[in-house]
Amino acid sequence: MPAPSIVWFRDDLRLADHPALHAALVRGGPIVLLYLFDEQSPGIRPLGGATRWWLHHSLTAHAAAIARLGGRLVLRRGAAEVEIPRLVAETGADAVFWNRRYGASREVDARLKSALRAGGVEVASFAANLLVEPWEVTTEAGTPYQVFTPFWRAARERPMREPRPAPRALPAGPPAASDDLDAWELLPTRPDWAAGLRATWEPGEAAAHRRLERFAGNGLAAYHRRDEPAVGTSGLGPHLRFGELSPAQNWHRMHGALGPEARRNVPKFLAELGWREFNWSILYAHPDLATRNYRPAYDDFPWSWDRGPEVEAWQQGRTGIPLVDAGMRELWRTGTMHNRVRMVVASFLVKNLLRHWRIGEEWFWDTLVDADEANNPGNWQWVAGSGADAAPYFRVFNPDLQATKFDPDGEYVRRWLPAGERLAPIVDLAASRRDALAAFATLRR
Ligand SMILES: Cc1cc2nc3c(=O)[nH]c(=O)nc-3n(C[C@H](O)[C@H](O)[C@H](O)COP(=O)(O)OP(=O)(O)OC[C@H]3O[C@@H](n4cnc5c(N)ncnc54)[C@H](O)[C@@H]3O)c2cc1C
Repeated sequence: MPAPSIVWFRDDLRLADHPALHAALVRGGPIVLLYLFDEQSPGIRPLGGATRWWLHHSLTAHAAAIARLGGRLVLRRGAAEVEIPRLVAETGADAVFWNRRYGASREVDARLKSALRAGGVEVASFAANLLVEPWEVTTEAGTPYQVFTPFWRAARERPMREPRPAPRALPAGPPAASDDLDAWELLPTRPDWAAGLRATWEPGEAAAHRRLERFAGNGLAAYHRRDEPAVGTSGLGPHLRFGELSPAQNWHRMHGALGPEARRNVPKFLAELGWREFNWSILYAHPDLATRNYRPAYDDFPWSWDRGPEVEAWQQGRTGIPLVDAGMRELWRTGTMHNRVRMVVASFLVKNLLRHWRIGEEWFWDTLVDADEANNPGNWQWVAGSGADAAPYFRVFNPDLQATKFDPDGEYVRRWLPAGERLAPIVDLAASRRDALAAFATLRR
């Protein structure tokens, strides 16, 4: 009987299409299934409130799914470079498998891999959480793409991994102490602000698949109206964020059985997955994307860092601009916001209020259930003009015109703002637009 192996789950809380788990099963022998709550390692950005809530429920679902197959999820807390070698020693494991990550924490993985191998432990890491590895799609000069369209054209032509089904059984691992999930205090208690999240979401792999099926059978047919916030999108964001569903599974589902209306919208949906890929490839090349302008010319932009009453009004959805307020209240209640409205509220903050994009990025990081280290800063920088293939800064969204165009019957705004609520706008849209353009004119070209 081989010595135990360890499968280290990170943002891949699923059993199907999990190459690291598959490798351990092929190897045979006992398997320690580990989730490590690591807020200490360098390069780790501690989760915000909404993602902590999601993680708690996703781990609960994952542990239950594992138990149904005869295994056990071991929960540990601490820095990976300390805790993984400790678990190896405790259990006598001689192999560790994981799926790759692509942000700054990949340095932790690289050091850990060398240290374990130096100690005679087999280590293997796998492609699992993106459609293409960032280093596989480069320009002819071998550099990362800076523009989405050629990136996606090259990426989507590559052969896509065939997703594997979930195992039918899991071997029991050797005895290993496990933390009590409640002791990690991921859920809000004082106050419990998560009622809207509970009403909106069901975290976990099984629920992710149900949502994908619902979308493929129903929502996808209307996806050409993606920009209308009242119509709705797939809602797969947080499931992808936590890896309850892999992009490869999405890709293959989109090439499976679909109605004719739905099929027409597949390229549009896949292109959105393409933006996810693009942002991760940008993060891979720029691990400091959340704290530094991708375009250094923007370092001189006169953004304000004042987090005073105007920013508070923005956070609370009390700016007096209906579409902005509806979006910010949707976010606070449900942990998500429609993509079009995300662009509008972000533009309002960085252009009409002239605040640094990092103020907004940090608020989204804390409040979005799908907040992740590539797509959140990548999209904020896209709106701010400082990002890769970004919207030009001088294109200032007018939230009222955006509402007329994308929410013509006011359905979305009515859903989130109490009828009859009238707040005075905190800023004049036309004058603040002029100020934004004047600020832009000060940038060196
Ligand atoms: C300021 C701002 C911040 C954002 N922060 C995040 C974030 O932290 N995490 C995140 O996943 N997305 C983020 N987005 C992108 C997008 O708004 C969400 O992915 C989308 O709204 C999630 O809803 P959905 O799953 O129903 O989307 P769908 O339209 O159904 O799209 C399917 C999937 O494609 C991907 N996707 C769609 N649009 C984008 C995009 N613009 N960039 C990257 N991936 C995309 C997501 O994985 C999404 O789940 C942000 C957008 C803006 C403008």
